[in-house]
Amino acid sequence: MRVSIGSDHAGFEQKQALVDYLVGKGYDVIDRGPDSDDRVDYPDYASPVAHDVADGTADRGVLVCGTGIGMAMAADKVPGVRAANIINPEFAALCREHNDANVITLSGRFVSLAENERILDTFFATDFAGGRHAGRVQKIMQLD
Ligand SMILES: O=C(CO)[C@H](O)[C@H](O)[C@H](O)COP(=O)(O)O
Repeated sequence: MRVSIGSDHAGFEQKQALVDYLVGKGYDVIDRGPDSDDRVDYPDYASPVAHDVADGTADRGVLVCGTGIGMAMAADKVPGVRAANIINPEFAALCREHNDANVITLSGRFVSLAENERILDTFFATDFAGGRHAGRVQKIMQLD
């Protein structure tokens, strides 16, 4: 699976660690930056990751900022993206099963690296359940 990942300054440290974590697990990782923890604006990094997912360059996107909230708001503006801001593994499973989320946004300031690793493990291991959820996701996409 090919994963596009990015952050802002608040998520930089965890983003670096998560790149290593994902590469170690065998994922093909595209790191869209930043390359340092200098202060930046999260939409500038949400955009390339969201477009990677929307145009098929990547299968999934991972974005890390202070809370994950701003990244989710920015990524969801890109047609084709279903971004979810996730703070525990249970929600990671549900955003895949019910919402077919293709981008996950994480908190680098309020969630530990170990928990974010568990969240990503669940996010990548969980399939969309389809069924009653399929039409609902289709209605989300019609809002694009
Ligand atoms: O977008 C956010 C909040 O919804 C992110 O958490 C940002 O990382 C945060 O706003 C950055 O804040 P800072 O005070 O500029 O470090």
